Amino acid sequence: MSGNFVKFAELGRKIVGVGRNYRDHAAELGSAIPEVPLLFMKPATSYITEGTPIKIPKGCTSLHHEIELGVVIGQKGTDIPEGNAMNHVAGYVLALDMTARDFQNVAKQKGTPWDLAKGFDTGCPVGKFIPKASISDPHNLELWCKVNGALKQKGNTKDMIFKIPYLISYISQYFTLEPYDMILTGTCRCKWVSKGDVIQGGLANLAEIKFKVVGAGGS
Ligand SMILES: CC(=O)CC(=O)C(=O)O
Ligand SMILES: [Mg+2]
Repeated sequence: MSGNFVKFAELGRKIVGVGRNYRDHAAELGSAIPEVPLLFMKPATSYITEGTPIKIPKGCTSLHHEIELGVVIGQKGTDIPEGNAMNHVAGYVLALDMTARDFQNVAKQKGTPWDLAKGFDTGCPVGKFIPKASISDPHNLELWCKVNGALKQKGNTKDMIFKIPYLISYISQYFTLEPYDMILTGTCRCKWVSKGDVIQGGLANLAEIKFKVVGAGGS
C-alpha cells in the first residue's frame, strides 16, 4: 500500500485531530477527559514538510507544539467496524499539531470553533511516511520533542485513552475516511515556542523531524 503514500502530505485530504487523548495533556490544560473522542479538523493547506518553516499565525502570542503520532489512511471507509479498522491504515507519520493556544482559549471561552487555532497555514508539520509494516505495535512508541535542544515533551503512545482502531471506527461514523486522510492521535503534553526557535521531534527509532519557527512576516 505504500507507493504514493510517501507523498501523502502533497496529496493530502482531511486531517482529523483528536483532542485530550492523553490524561497528562488534559490535566495540564485543566480540561476534562472526554467520554468520546474530541474531534477537530485541519485543512490540507496546513501541511508542511522539512525545509519549510512554521509561521507563527498573525496576532498569535502563544504558539504551542504538540508532538503526535499521525495515522495515514489507505482505504476508503464509512462506519468501519473496530475489528477491521487497521486494514484501512496505510502507515504512520511523526507530526506536530501546532496550536495557537491564545486563539484556542478565546474560542473555548466564547464557545466558538477551534479552526483558527488549529488550521492555519504551516500548522501541521510532518516527517516522512512510515509504512504500516514497519511498526508492529503503534500503541507502544516513544515520542519526544525538544526546543533549541532542550527536552520539552516525552511520552508514549501506550497512554492514548482512545486507541487507533476505536478512533478510526468512531471517526468514520461521521466522516468518510479516504486515502491520504490523516488522523492526529493527540499529544501527551505541550509547551510554547517563539520566533527563531528550532523544534525537533522523534518517534522511537523510526523518525525524527526538525522545523524552524519564524514570525508572521516569514523571518
Ligand atoms: C486542547 C488541544 O489542543 C487538543 C489537542 O490537540 C490534543 O492533542 O490533545
Ligand atoms: Mg493535538
